[in-house]
Amino acid sequence: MSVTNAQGQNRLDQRPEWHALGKHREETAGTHLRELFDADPGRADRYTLQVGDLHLDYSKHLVTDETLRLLRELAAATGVFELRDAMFRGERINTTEDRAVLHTALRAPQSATIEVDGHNVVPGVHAVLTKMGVFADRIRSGEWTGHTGKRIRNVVNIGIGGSDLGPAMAYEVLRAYTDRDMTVRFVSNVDGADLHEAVRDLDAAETLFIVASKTFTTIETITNATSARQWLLGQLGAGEDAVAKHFVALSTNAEKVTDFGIDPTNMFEFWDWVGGRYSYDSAIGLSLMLAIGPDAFREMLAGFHLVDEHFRTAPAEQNAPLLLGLLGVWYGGFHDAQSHAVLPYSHYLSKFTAYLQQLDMESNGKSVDRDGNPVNWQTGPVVWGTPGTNGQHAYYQLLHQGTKLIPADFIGFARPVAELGALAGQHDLLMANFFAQTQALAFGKTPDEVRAEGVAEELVPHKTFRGNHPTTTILAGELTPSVLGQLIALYEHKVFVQGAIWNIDSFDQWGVELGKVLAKRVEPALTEGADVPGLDASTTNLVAKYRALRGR
Ligand SMILES: O=P(O)(O)OC[C@H]1O[C@H](O)[C@H](O)[C@@H](O)[C@@H]1O
Repeated sequence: MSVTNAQGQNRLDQRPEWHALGKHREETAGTHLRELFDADPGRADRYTLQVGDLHLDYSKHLVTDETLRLLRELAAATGVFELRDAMFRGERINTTEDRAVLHTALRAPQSATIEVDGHNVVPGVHAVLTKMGVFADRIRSGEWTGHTGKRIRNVVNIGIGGSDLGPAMAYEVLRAYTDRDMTVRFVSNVDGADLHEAVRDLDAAETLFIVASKTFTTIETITNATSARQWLLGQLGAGEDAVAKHFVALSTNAEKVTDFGIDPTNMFEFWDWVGGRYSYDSAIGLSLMLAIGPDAFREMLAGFHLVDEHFRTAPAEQNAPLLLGLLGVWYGGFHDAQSHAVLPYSHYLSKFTAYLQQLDMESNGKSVDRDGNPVNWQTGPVVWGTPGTNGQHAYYQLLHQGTKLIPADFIGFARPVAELGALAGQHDLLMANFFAQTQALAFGKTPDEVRAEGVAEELVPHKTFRGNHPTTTILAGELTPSVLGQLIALYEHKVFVQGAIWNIDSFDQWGVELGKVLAKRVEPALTEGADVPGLDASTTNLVAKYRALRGR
């Protein structure tokens, strides 16, 4: 059922389901989690979900059964399930770019049939996976050697955005699954310092560069790749023929790869129905496969697929991505929450939230709906966070006693990775903080409880914790390749759910184009002092200041 306005446009805020949630919000305003838990002893048991290895406890959210029912009704009314099924079928749901959205095909079993324009894409996916595996085995065994005959010991991935954040994150997450005899680094920033620090201590003869770029036109990546090629040839004192043994490409654009000077046989392809921020389980993950090996990479893909199938088939009441998506809609739409924190209690997940920033904010940082009309409801939140316990010593003060409502996901693991040996003994202390923080955020400490501690009356307000801060706890047995895949798919589909409800295209990213165009325009003013028409007065002044400081 599509609710449309006088102009025949699908307006979320005109839906009866939206209004019902607004009314429910008014009726339940001020309810405290303390009351909800006191009134419902079974709450902590009921408000849990198990998806693969992921145990979700969502009891510490500002919801009741009625809230969840109304949210599920909104999902059904806004066509979330129909759009989900269309995505899995390969329909072109990325409407502004007229593309399918099929990152789920990257981890589909070989037996699956998923068609784009009548063509089953699954064989191609597995052909690339096989090619990646053969290459990875050749590099890891030493069979593939560089121009001087030395084996490859260093891998440098050159990419940015979705061609960097995913592999860089996953490499950190799975360090314990890597062969520790290979150095893997990631270069993304066009600031020369990034490439400089990545290669300054490397032997070029033992170094492989992976140029990762879906379009193979991204200026930062092409600039860095060109500089890396110059560095390599300079270090080796070799000609262009040395490139072939030290450069491979990950892209959808064979023509541009060839133009750059990389042999297309050294290109690992992917397709336009894979969004950049949804691509690290495609060829873009080659650096990760070189580090952890093809088998572990496939275990990770299986973890993705497990959650794909869960999202595709689980009923609404047990559907974890749907639940997480709906909770975000509830807080953004009816609690004026502006951000969402993801706080992993795992050092290995140090880059996890940075990855989620692109996944979520580039997908749902939109203000125009699918009909091309400005929205007047909140869409994507600011996503932020860093591993615990470090965040506790940085910004948890604001979480506990600030003025903002910031829903948070806490992610933790029962078992530390085996490699830690004696250091595994610290794990219980880490997890004690993990559990304590969501408890403190939910239930706080009342003024009377503070007084009972003998606190001077004038300090009682300062030492009171109002609580009622909502959190999801995600607990898994251990951080394995499969569990990483499960976590990523969970968040991918959460983002999907929210975009579907907000009626926005989560899979384009027109908002990144203007800055690129303006940078290209202003650059001549920096380098040659060219008079760039149309520069605003502030930029004109700043450019002049820059040139003066550079002594130009
Ligand atoms: O992989 P590439 O084509 O080089 O694109 C790299 C990144 O840049 C673009 O500007 C988009 O914002 C990202 O979605 C993309 O991941």
